[in-house]
Amino acid sequence: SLALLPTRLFKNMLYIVAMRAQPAYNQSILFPAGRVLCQMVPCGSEEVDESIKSAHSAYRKWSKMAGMERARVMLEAARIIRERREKIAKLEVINNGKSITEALVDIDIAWQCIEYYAGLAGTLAGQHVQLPGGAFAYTRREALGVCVGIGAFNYPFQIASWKSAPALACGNAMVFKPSPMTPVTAVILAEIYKEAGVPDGLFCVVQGGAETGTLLCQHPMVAKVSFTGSVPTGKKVMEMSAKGVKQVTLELGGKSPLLIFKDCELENAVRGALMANFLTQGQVCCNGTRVFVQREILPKFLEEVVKRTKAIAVGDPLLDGTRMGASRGSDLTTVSFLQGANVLCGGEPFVPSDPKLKGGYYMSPCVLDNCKDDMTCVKEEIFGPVMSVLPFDAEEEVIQRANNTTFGLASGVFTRDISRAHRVAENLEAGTCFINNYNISPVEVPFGGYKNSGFGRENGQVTIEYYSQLKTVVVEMGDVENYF
Ligand SMILES: NC(=O)c1ccc[n+]([C@@H]2O[C@H](COP(=O)([O-])OP(=O)(O)OC[C@H]3O[C@@H](n4cnc5c(N)ncnc54)[C@H](O)[C@@H]3O)[C@@H](O)[C@H]2O)c1
Ligand SMILES: C[N+](C)(C)CCCC=O
Repeated sequence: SLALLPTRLFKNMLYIVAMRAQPAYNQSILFPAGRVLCQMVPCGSEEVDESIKSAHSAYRKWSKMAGMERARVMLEAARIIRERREKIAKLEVINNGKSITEALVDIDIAWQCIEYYAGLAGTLAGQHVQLPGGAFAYTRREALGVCVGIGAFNYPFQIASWKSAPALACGNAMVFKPSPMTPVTAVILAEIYKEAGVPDGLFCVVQGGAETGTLLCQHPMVAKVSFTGSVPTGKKVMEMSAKGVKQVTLELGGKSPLLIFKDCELENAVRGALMANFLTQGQVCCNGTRVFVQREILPKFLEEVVKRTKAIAVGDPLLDGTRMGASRGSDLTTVSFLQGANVLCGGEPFVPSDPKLKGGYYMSPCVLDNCKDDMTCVKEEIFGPVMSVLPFDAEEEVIQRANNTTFGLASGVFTRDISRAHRVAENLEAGTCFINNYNISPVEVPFGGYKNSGFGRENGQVTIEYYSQLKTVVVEMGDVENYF
Protein backbone atom coordinates (compact mmCIF):
# COMPACT_ATOMS: atom_id res chain seq x y z
CA SER A 1 0.00 0.00 0.00
CA LEU A 2 1.10 3.55 -0.57
CA ALA A 3 1.35 4.16 3.15
CA LEU A 4 3.99 1.43 3.38
CA LEU A 5 6.26 2.72 0.63
CA PRO A 6 9.81 3.15 1.87
CA THR A 7 11.06 6.73 2.16
CA ARG A 8 14.04 5.62 0.07
CA LEU A 9 11.78 5.67 -2.94
CA PHE A 10 10.90 9.29 -2.33
CA LYS A 11 14.53 10.18 -1.84
CA ASN A 12 15.35 8.56 -5.16
CA MET A 13 12.63 10.61 -6.77
CA LEU A 14 14.02 13.76 -5.30
CA TYR A 15 17.31 12.77 -6.82
CA ILE A 16 15.76 11.96 -10.18
CA VAL A 17 14.09 15.31 -10.61
CA ALA A 18 16.78 17.45 -9.02
CA MET A 19 18.06 19.97 -11.52
CA ARG A 20 20.77 22.61 -11.27
CA ALA A 21 20.51 24.90 -8.32
CA GLN A 22 18.28 27.83 -9.14
CA PRO A 23 16.30 30.09 -6.84
CA ALA A 24 12.73 29.09 -7.75
CA TYR A 25 11.38 25.62 -7.02
CA ASN A 26 8.24 23.99 -8.37
CA GLN A 27 6.66 21.55 -5.99
CA SER A 28 5.16 18.38 -7.26
CA ILE A 29 2.38 17.21 -4.98
CA LEU A 30 1.98 13.57 -4.11
CA PHE A 31 -1.72 13.33 -4.98
CA PRO A 32 -2.50 10.13 -3.03
CA ALA A 33 -1.15 11.41 0.29
CA GLY A 34 -1.21 15.18 -0.10
CA ARG A 35 2.47 15.47 0.71
CA VAL A 36 5.23 17.02 -1.36
CA LEU A 37 6.68 14.33 -3.60
CA CYS A 38 9.67 16.28 -4.77
CA GLN A 39 10.94 19.75 -5.40
CA MET A 40 12.34 20.50 -8.76
CA VAL A 41 13.95 23.47 -10.36
CA PRO A 42 12.41 24.66 -13.59
CA CYS A 43 14.84 24.69 -16.49
CA GLY A 44 15.80 28.17 -17.62
CA SER A 45 17.06 29.35 -20.98
CA GLU A 46 20.54 27.93 -20.41
CA GLU A 47 19.30 24.38 -19.71
CA VAL A 48 16.73 24.52 -22.50
CA ASP A 49 19.36 25.67 -24.97
CA GLU A 50 21.77 22.99 -23.81
CA SER A 51 19.19 20.23 -24.13
CA ILE A 52 18.12 21.35 -27.61
CA LYS A 53 21.73 21.54 -28.79
CA SER A 54 22.51 18.10 -27.41
CA ALA A 55 19.31 16.73 -29.00
CA HIS A 56 20.37 18.28 -32.30
CA SER A 57 23.74 16.62 -32.28
CA ALA A 58 22.12 13.26 -31.43
CA TYR A 59 19.63 13.80 -34.26
CA ARG A 60 22.49 14.13 -36.77
CA LYS A 61 23.70 10.62 -35.89
CA TRP A 62 20.29 9.03 -35.38
CA SER A 63 18.74 10.32 -38.62
CA LYS A 64 21.61 8.82 -40.65
CA MET A 65 21.05 5.34 -39.24
CA ALA A 66 18.96 2.91 -41.27
CA GLY A 67 15.35 2.65 -40.16
CA MET A 68 15.98 -1.00 -39.27
CA GLU A 69 18.84 0.01 -36.96
CA ARG A 70 16.62 2.55 -35.20
CA ALA A 71 13.96 -0.13 -34.95
CA ARG A 72 16.33 -2.49 -33.12
CA VAL A 73 17.11 0.16 -30.48
CA MET A 74 13.44 1.01 -30.05
CA LEU A 75 12.48 -2.65 -29.73
CA GLU A 76 15.04 -2.97 -26.96
CA ALA A 77 13.47 0.04 -25.18
CA ALA A 78 10.02 -1.56 -25.53
CA ARG A 79 11.41 -4.81 -24.12
CA ILE A 80 12.90 -3.06 -21.08
CA ILE A 81 9.63 -1.25 -20.37
CA ARG A 82 7.70 -4.53 -20.65
CA GLU A 83 10.15 -6.22 -18.30
CA ARG A 84 9.85 -3.39 -15.71
CA ARG A 85 6.16 -2.66 -16.21
CA GLU A 86 5.21 -3.21 -12.58
CA LYS A 87 7.92 -0.98 -11.19
CA ILE A 88 7.19 1.81 -13.67
CA ALA A 89 3.44 1.48 -13.06
CA LYS A 90 4.02 1.90 -9.33
CA LEU A 91 6.03 5.05 -9.95
CA GLU A 92 3.25 6.31 -12.20
CA VAL A 93 0.73 5.81 -9.41
CA ILE A 94 2.87 7.90 -7.07
CA ASN A 95 3.52 10.43 -9.82
CA ASN A 96 -0.10 10.82 -10.87
CA GLY A 97 -2.46 9.22 -8.36
CA LYS A 98 -4.34 6.89 -10.74
CA SER A 99 -5.05 3.30 -9.72
CA ILE A 100 -2.39 0.65 -10.22
CA THR A 101 -4.83 -1.25 -12.45
CA GLU A 102 -4.95 1.64 -14.88
CA ALA A 103 -1.27 2.52 -14.55
CA LEU A 104 -0.33 -1.01 -15.67
CA VAL A 105 -2.49 -0.56 -18.77
CA ASP A 106 -0.83 2.80 -19.48
CA ILE A 107 2.62 1.26 -19.31
CA ASP A 108 1.55 -1.59 -21.59
CA ILE A 109 0.16 0.88 -24.12
CA ALA A 110 3.46 2.78 -23.93
CA TRP A 111 5.67 -0.17 -24.83
CA GLN A 112 3.20 -1.30 -27.47
CA CYS A 113 3.42 2.16 -29.02
CA ILE A 114 7.22 2.05 -29.13
CA GLU A 115 7.09 -1.46 -30.57
CA TYR A 116 4.54 -0.39 -33.20
CA TYR A 117 6.63 2.55 -34.43
CA ALA A 118 9.79 0.44 -34.34
CA GLY A 119 7.95 -1.77 -36.83
CA LEU A 120 7.26 1.24 -39.05
CA ALA A 121 10.79 2.69 -38.84
CA GLY A 122 12.10 0.29 -41.49
CA THR A 123 9.18 0.95 -43.83
CA LEU A 124 9.69 4.69 -44.34
CA ALA A 125 9.92 5.19 -48.07
CA GLY A 126 9.28 7.65 -50.86
CA GLN A 127 7.84 7.38 -54.35
CA HIS A 128 9.42 6.98 -57.76
CA VAL A 129 7.90 9.13 -60.51
CA GLN A 130 8.72 8.64 -64.21
CA LEU A 131 9.16 11.82 -66.26
CA PRO A 132 9.49 12.37 -70.04
CA GLY A 133 12.79 11.53 -71.79
CA GLY A 134 13.91 9.01 -69.22
CA ALA A 135 14.08 11.62 -66.50
CA PHE A 136 12.58 10.70 -63.17
CA ALA A 137 11.97 12.01 -59.71
CA TYR A 138 11.84 10.39 -56.34
CA THR A 139 10.75 11.49 -52.93
CA ARG A 140 12.56 10.88 -49.69
CA ARG A 141 10.80 10.84 -46.33
CA GLU A 142 13.15 12.73 -44.01
CA ALA A 143 13.16 13.61 -40.35
CA LEU A 144 12.23 17.12 -39.18
CA GLY A 145 15.06 17.59 -36.66
CA VAL A 146 14.54 18.43 -32.99
CA CYS A 147 10.90 18.03 -31.95
CA VAL A 148 9.55 19.31 -28.66
CA GLY A 149 6.98 17.30 -26.72
CA ILE A 150 4.95 19.01 -23.97
CA GLY A 151 2.78 16.76 -21.82
CA ALA A 152 -0.32 17.00 -19.63
CA PHE A 153 -0.46 15.53 -16.12
CA ASN A 154 -3.05 12.80 -16.68
CA TYR A 155 -1.09 10.19 -18.70
CA PRO A 156 2.55 11.14 -17.98
CA PHE A 157 4.43 8.05 -19.20
CA GLN A 158 1.98 7.26 -21.99
CA ILE A 159 2.04 10.78 -23.44
CA ALA A 160 5.85 10.79 -23.42
CA SER A 161 5.78 7.46 -25.30
CA TRP A 162 3.03 8.45 -27.77
CA LYS A 163 5.12 11.47 -28.76
CA SER A 164 8.64 10.06 -28.67
CA ALA A 165 7.94 6.75 -30.45
CA PRO A 166 6.87 8.16 -33.84
CA ALA A 167 9.39 11.01 -33.51
CA LEU A 168 12.30 8.65 -32.97
CA ALA A 169 11.12 6.14 -35.58
CA CYS A 170 11.29 8.91 -38.21
CA GLY A 171 14.86 9.85 -37.20
CA ASN A 172 14.09 12.92 -35.07
CA ALA A 173 15.32 13.82 -31.59
CA MET A 174 12.89 14.94 -28.90
CA VAL A 175 13.12 17.30 -25.95
CA PHE A 176 10.20 16.50 -23.69
CA LYS A 177 8.72 18.58 -20.91
CA PRO A 178 6.34 16.73 -18.60
CA SER A 179 3.73 18.55 -16.57
CA PRO A 180 5.29 20.05 -13.42
CA MET A 181 2.59 18.18 -11.49
CA THR A 182 3.89 14.79 -12.71
CA PRO A 183 7.59 15.18 -13.40
CA VAL A 184 8.91 11.72 -12.59
CA THR A 185 8.18 8.99 -15.12
CA ALA A 186 9.27 10.80 -18.30
CA VAL A 187 12.75 10.69 -16.75
CA ILE A 188 12.43 6.92 -16.42
CA LEU A 189 11.59 6.74 -20.13
CA ALA A 190 14.70 8.81 -20.95
CA GLU A 191 16.85 6.44 -18.90
CA ILE A 192 15.36 3.44 -20.68
CA TYR A 193 15.95 4.88 -24.16
CA LYS A 194 19.56 5.52 -23.13
CA GLU A 195 19.96 2.01 -21.81
CA ALA A 196 18.51 0.65 -25.05
CA GLY A 197 21.21 2.43 -27.04
CA VAL A 198 19.94 5.75 -28.39
CA PRO A 199 22.67 8.38 -28.83
CA ASP A 200 23.25 10.73 -25.87
CA GLY A 201 20.71 13.56 -25.83
CA LEU A 202 18.32 11.99 -28.35
CA PHE A 203 15.46 12.04 -25.84
CA CYS A 204 16.02 14.77 -23.26
CA VAL A 205 13.68 15.67 -20.43
CA VAL A 206 13.49 19.24 -19.20
CA GLN A 207 11.48 20.12 -16.13
CA GLY A 208 9.35 23.18 -15.56
CA GLY A 209 6.03 24.84 -16.26
CA ALA A 210 4.78 27.61 -18.54
CA GLU A 211 8.06 29.52 -18.67
CA THR A 212 10.11 26.49 -19.65
CA GLY A 213 7.42 25.50 -22.18
CA THR A 214 7.60 28.98 -23.69
CA LEU A 215 11.37 28.77 -24.04
CA LEU A 216 10.99 25.45 -25.85
CA CYS A 217 8.33 26.75 -28.27
CA GLN A 218 10.37 29.83 -29.07
CA HIS A 219 13.73 28.15 -29.60
CA PRO A 220 14.96 28.67 -33.17
CA MET A 221 16.45 25.16 -33.46
CA VAL A 222 13.13 23.44 -32.78
CA ALA A 223 11.37 22.12 -35.90
CA LYS A 224 8.10 20.93 -34.38
CA VAL A 225 6.06 21.16 -31.20
CA SER A 226 3.71 18.36 -30.20
CA PHE A 227 1.54 19.57 -27.36
CA THR A 228 -0.96 17.79 -25.12
CA GLY A 229 -2.94 19.92 -22.72
CA SER A 230 -5.78 22.39 -22.40
CA VAL A 231 -7.24 24.53 -25.17
CA PRO A 232 -6.05 27.89 -23.75
CA THR A 233 -2.45 26.65 -23.45
CA GLY A 234 -2.68 25.00 -26.88
CA LYS A 235 -3.60 28.33 -28.43
CA LYS A 236 -0.52 29.94 -26.87
CA VAL A 237 1.69 27.11 -28.10
CA MET A 238 0.31 27.49 -31.62
CA GLU A 239 0.86 31.25 -31.59
CA MET A 240 4.47 30.90 -30.45
CA SER A 241 5.15 28.14 -32.95
CA ALA A 242 3.61 30.18 -35.78
CA LYS A 243 6.16 32.93 -35.16
CA GLY A 244 8.96 30.46 -35.88
CA VAL A 245 6.98 28.63 -38.65
CA LYS A 246 7.24 25.42 -36.64
CA GLN A 247 4.94 22.50 -37.29
CA VAL A 248 2.46 21.83 -34.50
CA THR A 249 0.36 18.93 -33.28
CA LEU A 250 -2.26 19.92 -30.72
CA GLU A 251 -3.96 17.28 -28.56
CA LEU A 252 -6.38 19.36 -26.52
CA GLY A 253 -9.40 19.03 -24.30
CA GLY A 254 -12.91 17.80 -24.96
CA LYS A 255 -16.49 17.52 -23.80
CA SER A 256 -17.38 14.47 -25.80
CA PRO A 257 -20.92 13.18 -26.36
CA LEU A 258 -22.00 9.60 -25.78
CA LEU A 259 -25.33 8.71 -27.44
CA ILE A 260 -27.29 5.81 -25.95
CA PHE A 261 -30.28 4.70 -28.03
CA LYS A 262 -33.21 2.72 -26.62
CA ASP A 263 -32.35 -0.28 -28.82
CA CYS A 264 -28.89 -0.65 -27.23
CA GLU A 265 -27.70 -3.58 -25.18
CA LEU A 266 -28.24 -1.75 -21.87
CA GLU A 267 -25.67 -3.68 -19.82
CA ASN A 268 -22.93 -2.74 -22.31
CA ALA A 269 -24.15 0.84 -22.54
CA VAL A 270 -23.92 1.22 -18.76
CA ARG A 271 -20.41 -0.25 -18.75
CA GLY A 272 -19.51 2.05 -21.66
CA ALA A 273 -20.77 5.12 -19.82
CA LEU A 274 -18.66 4.23 -16.76
CA MET A 275 -15.57 3.68 -18.93
CA ALA A 276 -16.33 6.95 -20.71
CA ASN A 277 -16.35 8.94 -17.47
CA PHE A 278 -14.37 7.47 -14.63
CA LEU A 279 -10.96 6.36 -15.93
CA THR A 280 -8.10 8.25 -14.26
CA GLN A 281 -10.55 9.93 -11.84
CA GLY A 282 -12.38 11.47 -14.78
CA GLN A 283 -9.27 13.26 -15.97
CA VAL A 284 -9.27 11.98 -19.54
CA CYS A 285 -9.34 14.29 -22.54
CA CYS A 286 -11.65 12.12 -24.64
CA ASN A 287 -14.12 11.28 -21.86
CA GLY A 288 -17.76 11.04 -22.92
CA THR A 289 -18.98 13.41 -20.23
CA ARG A 290 -22.21 14.39 -21.98
CA VAL A 291 -24.24 11.20 -21.83
CA PHE A 292 -27.38 11.53 -23.98
CA VAL A 293 -29.87 8.77 -23.17
CA GLN A 294 -33.07 8.12 -25.15
CA ARG A 295 -35.96 9.07 -22.89
CA GLU A 296 -37.66 5.63 -22.80
CA ILE A 297 -34.65 3.95 -21.17
CA LEU A 298 -33.49 6.86 -19.00
CA PRO A 299 -34.90 5.62 -15.63
CA LYS A 300 -33.44 2.13 -16.04
CA PHE A 301 -30.12 3.54 -17.26
CA LEU A 302 -29.85 5.95 -14.32
CA GLU A 303 -30.72 3.27 -11.81
CA GLU A 304 -27.97 0.96 -13.09
CA VAL A 305 -25.35 3.65 -13.62
CA VAL A 306 -25.86 5.17 -10.17
CA LYS A 307 -25.78 1.74 -8.48
CA ARG A 308 -22.45 0.94 -10.11
CA THR A 309 -20.97 4.39 -9.61
CA LYS A 310 -21.69 4.15 -5.87
CA ALA A 311 -19.89 0.79 -5.83
CA ILE A 312 -16.64 2.14 -7.33
CA ALA A 313 -13.81 1.51 -4.87
CA VAL A 314 -12.08 4.85 -4.25
CA GLY A 315 -8.90 4.98 -2.18
CA ASP A 316 -5.27 3.94 -2.02
CA PRO A 317 -4.31 3.71 -5.69
CA LEU A 318 -1.59 1.16 -5.04
CA LEU A 319 -4.07 -1.47 -3.86
CA ASP A 320 -5.23 -3.97 -6.50
CA GLY A 321 -8.88 -3.60 -5.49
CA THR A 322 -8.95 0.18 -5.90
CA ARG A 323 -10.66 1.40 -9.05
CA MET A 324 -10.38 5.16 -8.54
CA GLY A 325 -7.36 6.84 -7.04
CA ALA A 326 -6.39 10.40 -6.26
CA SER A 327 -6.56 13.44 -8.50
CA ARG A 328 -5.66 17.09 -8.56
CA GLY A 329 -8.29 17.68 -5.95
CA SER A 330 -11.73 19.05 -6.58
CA ASP A 331 -15.19 18.48 -5.28
CA LEU A 332 -18.62 19.69 -6.22
CA THR A 333 -18.98 21.67 -3.03
CA THR A 334 -16.29 24.04 -4.29
CA VAL A 335 -17.55 24.28 -7.84
CA SER A 336 -20.30 26.60 -8.97
CA PHE A 337 -21.36 24.78 -12.10
CA LEU A 338 -24.37 22.84 -10.81
CA GLN A 339 -27.00 25.43 -11.81
CA GLY A 340 -29.95 23.19 -10.92
CA ALA A 341 -28.51 19.87 -12.03
CA ASN A 342 -29.44 17.06 -9.70
CA VAL A 343 -26.61 15.21 -7.90
CA LEU A 344 -27.63 11.53 -7.94
CA CYS A 345 -24.46 10.38 -6.22
CA GLY A 346 -20.93 11.41 -5.32
CA GLY A 347 -19.22 14.71 -5.91
CA GLU A 348 -17.89 14.92 -2.38
CA PRO A 349 -14.39 14.88 -0.94
CA PHE A 350 -13.54 11.31 -0.03
CA VAL A 351 -11.33 10.60 3.00
CA PRO A 352 -9.65 7.17 2.94
CA SER A 353 -9.62 5.20 6.16
CA ASP A 354 -5.82 4.84 6.10
CA PRO A 355 -4.59 7.78 8.25
CA LYS A 356 -1.50 8.21 6.06
CA LEU A 357 -3.72 9.05 3.10
CA LYS A 358 -5.93 11.54 4.87
CA GLY A 359 -4.31 14.57 3.24
CA GLY A 360 -4.74 13.07 -0.23
CA TYR A 361 -6.94 14.37 -3.03
CA TYR A 362 -9.93 12.06 -3.41
CA MET A 363 -13.44 12.62 -4.67
CA SER A 364 -16.39 10.26 -4.92
CA PRO A 365 -17.50 9.74 -8.53
CA CYS A 366 -20.57 11.73 -9.42
CA VAL A 367 -23.62 11.34 -11.68
CA LEU A 368 -25.73 14.40 -12.50
CA ASP A 369 -29.19 14.35 -14.05
CA ASN A 370 -31.70 17.08 -14.77
CA CYS A 371 -28.97 18.59 -16.91
CA LYS A 372 -29.65 21.11 -19.69
CA ASP A 373 -27.48 21.75 -22.73
CA ASP A 374 -26.62 25.30 -21.68
CA MET A 375 -25.41 24.46 -18.17
CA THR A 376 -21.74 24.95 -17.36
CA CYS A 377 -21.39 21.30 -16.32
CA VAL A 378 -22.57 20.28 -19.80
CA LYS A 379 -20.60 22.86 -21.77
CA GLU A 380 -17.22 22.97 -20.04
CA GLU A 381 -14.56 20.37 -19.46
CA ILE A 382 -14.66 19.59 -15.71
CA PHE A 383 -11.72 17.14 -15.79
CA GLY A 384 -13.00 15.25 -12.76
CA PRO A 385 -15.26 12.21 -12.20
CA VAL A 386 -18.52 13.90 -13.15
CA MET A 387 -20.99 12.38 -15.64
CA SER A 388 -23.77 14.64 -16.93
CA VAL A 389 -26.82 12.74 -18.18
CA LEU A 390 -29.26 14.33 -20.65
CA PRO A 391 -32.44 12.85 -22.14
CA PHE A 392 -33.17 12.93 -25.90
CA ASP A 393 -36.02 11.81 -28.16
CA ALA A 394 -34.82 11.55 -31.77
CA GLU A 395 -31.65 10.78 -33.71
CA GLU A 396 -31.49 14.03 -35.67
CA GLU A 397 -32.12 16.09 -32.55
CA VAL A 398 -29.39 14.37 -30.52
CA ILE A 399 -26.80 14.67 -33.28
CA GLN A 400 -27.45 18.39 -33.53
CA ARG A 401 -27.16 18.78 -29.74
CA ALA A 402 -24.07 16.58 -29.57
CA ASN A 403 -22.34 18.73 -32.21
CA ASN A 404 -23.30 21.98 -30.51
CA THR A 405 -19.87 22.44 -28.89
CA THR A 406 -16.55 24.01 -29.75
CA PHE A 407 -14.81 20.72 -28.84
CA GLY A 408 -14.50 17.70 -31.14
CA LEU A 409 -12.18 15.12 -29.63
CA ALA A 410 -14.28 11.96 -29.34
CA SER A 411 -17.82 10.63 -29.37
CA GLY A 412 -19.65 7.36 -28.91
CA VAL A 413 -22.87 5.60 -29.80
CA PHE A 414 -24.60 2.56 -28.33
CA THR A 415 -27.22 0.95 -30.57
CA ARG A 416 -27.99 -2.46 -32.06
CA ASP A 417 -28.97 -0.84 -35.38
CA ILE A 418 -25.89 -1.12 -37.59
CA SER A 419 -27.07 1.47 -40.11
CA ARG A 420 -27.82 3.98 -37.39
CA ALA A 421 -24.41 3.36 -35.79
CA HIS A 422 -22.53 4.25 -38.98
CA ARG A 423 -24.88 7.13 -39.83
CA VAL A 424 -24.32 8.65 -36.39
CA ALA A 425 -20.55 8.09 -36.64
CA GLU A 426 -20.54 9.92 -39.97
CA ASN A 427 -22.50 12.88 -38.63
CA LEU A 428 -20.76 13.45 -35.30
CA GLU A 429 -18.09 16.16 -35.51
CA ALA A 430 -15.25 14.46 -33.63
CA GLY A 431 -11.88 12.88 -34.33
CA THR A 432 -13.01 9.50 -32.96
CA CYS A 433 -16.36 7.76 -32.73
CA PHE A 434 -16.62 4.62 -30.62
CA ILE A 435 -19.46 2.28 -31.62
CA ASN A 436 -20.72 0.09 -28.75
CA ASN A 437 -17.65 0.74 -26.60
CA TYR A 438 -15.73 3.73 -25.24
CA ASN A 439 -12.17 4.86 -24.46
CA ILE A 440 -10.29 2.04 -26.05
CA SER A 441 -7.23 3.27 -27.92
CA PRO A 442 -5.11 0.61 -29.60
CA VAL A 443 -1.83 2.12 -30.81
CA GLU A 444 -2.56 1.12 -34.41
CA VAL A 445 -5.48 3.55 -34.49
CA PRO A 446 -5.07 7.33 -35.02
CA PHE A 447 -6.16 9.57 -32.15
CA GLY A 448 -6.79 13.32 -32.29
CA GLY A 449 -9.32 16.09 -32.44
CA TYR A 450 -11.63 18.15 -34.62
CA LYS A 451 -12.46 21.80 -33.95
CA ASN A 452 -10.94 23.29 -30.76
CA SER A 453 -9.79 19.85 -29.61
CA GLY A 454 -6.79 20.23 -31.89
CA PHE A 455 -5.26 18.82 -35.02
CA GLY A 456 -2.61 16.38 -36.09
CA ARG A 457 -2.82 12.81 -34.88
CA GLU A 458 -1.06 10.48 -32.49
CA ASN A 459 -0.81 6.73 -33.01
CA GLY A 460 -1.49 4.86 -36.24
CA GLN A 461 0.47 4.98 -39.50
CA VAL A 462 -0.64 8.51 -40.31
CA THR A 463 1.43 9.97 -37.45
CA ILE A 464 4.57 9.23 -39.46
CA GLU A 465 3.47 12.13 -41.68
CA TYR A 466 3.38 14.46 -38.68
CA TYR A 467 6.99 13.67 -37.74
CA SER A 468 8.61 13.68 -41.18
CA GLN A 469 8.83 15.78 -44.31
CA LEU A 470 9.12 14.94 -48.01
CA LYS A 471 12.06 15.89 -50.15
CA THR A 472 11.61 15.68 -53.93
CA VAL A 473 14.69 14.81 -55.99
CA VAL A 474 14.42 15.45 -59.74
CA VAL A 475 16.91 13.58 -61.97
CA GLU A 476 17.72 14.62 -65.58
CA MET A 477 19.02 11.85 -67.87
CA GLY A 478 19.51 13.96 -71.00
CA ASP A 479 20.76 17.44 -71.88
CA VAL A 480 19.57 20.60 -70.20
CA GLU A 481 17.08 22.52 -72.32
CA ASN A 482 18.30 26.10 -72.36
CA TYR A 483 16.02 29.09 -73.08
CA PHE A 484 18.77 31.66 -72.97
N1 LIG B 1 -6.19 15.40 -26.66
C1 LIG B 1 -5.36 14.71 -25.91
O1 LIG B 1 -4.71 13.77 -26.35
C2 LIG B 1 -5.18 15.07 -24.45
C3 LIG B 1 -4.57 14.16 -23.60
C4 LIG B 1 -4.42 14.48 -22.26
C5 LIG B 1 -4.89 15.69 -21.77
N2 LIG B 1 -5.48 16.57 -22.60
C6 LIG B 1 -6.01 17.84 -22.07
O2 LIG B 1 -5.09 18.42 -21.17
C7 LIG B 1 -5.76 19.19 -20.19
C8 LIG B 1 -5.31 18.80 -18.81
O3 LIG B 1 -3.94 18.85 -18.73
P1 LIG B 1 -3.13 20.02 -18.01
O4 LIG B 1 -3.96 20.59 -16.92
O5 LIG B 1 -1.79 19.47 -17.67
O6 LIG B 1 -3.03 21.09 -19.20
P2 LIG B 1 -2.24 22.46 -19.26
O7 LIG B 1 -2.60 23.10 -20.55
O8 LIG B 1 -2.41 23.22 -18.01
O9 LIG B 1 -0.70 22.03 -19.27
C9 LIG B 1 -0.19 21.17 -20.24
C10 LIG B 1 1.30 21.39 -20.38
O10 LIG B 1 1.54 22.67 -20.93
C11 LIG B 1 2.55 23.32 -20.17
N3 LIG B 1 2.37 24.77 -20.33
C12 LIG B 1 1.60 25.59 -19.58
N4 LIG B 1 1.67 26.85 -20.08
C13 LIG B 1 2.49 26.81 -21.15
C14 LIG B 1 2.96 27.79 -22.09
N5 LIG B 1 2.60 29.08 -22.00
N6 LIG B 1 3.79 27.39 -23.07
C15 LIG B 1 4.15 26.09 -23.19
N7 LIG B 1 3.76 25.12 -22.32
C16 LIG B 1 2.94 25.48 -21.32
C17 LIG B 1 2.33 22.77 -18.77
O11 LIG B 1 3.46 22.98 -17.96
C18 LIG B 1 2.07 21.33 -19.07
O12 LIG B 1 3.27 20.62 -19.30
C19 LIG B 1 -7.23 18.90 -20.39
O13 LIG B 1 -7.84 19.95 -21.09
C20 LIG B 1 -7.21 17.62 -21.21
O14 LIG B 1 -8.37 17.42 -21.96
C21 LIG B 1 -5.62 16.29 -23.93
C1 LIG C 1 -5.94 6.03 -23.35
N1 LIG C 1 -7.13 6.87 -23.31
C2 LIG C 1 -8.03 6.42 -22.26
C3 LIG C 1 -7.84 6.81 -24.58
C4 LIG C 1 -6.75 8.25 -22.98
C5 LIG C 1 -5.92 8.98 -23.99
C6 LIG C 1 -5.29 10.25 -23.44
C7 LIG C 1 -6.26 11.30 -23.03
O1 LIG C 1 -6.24 11.99 -22.03
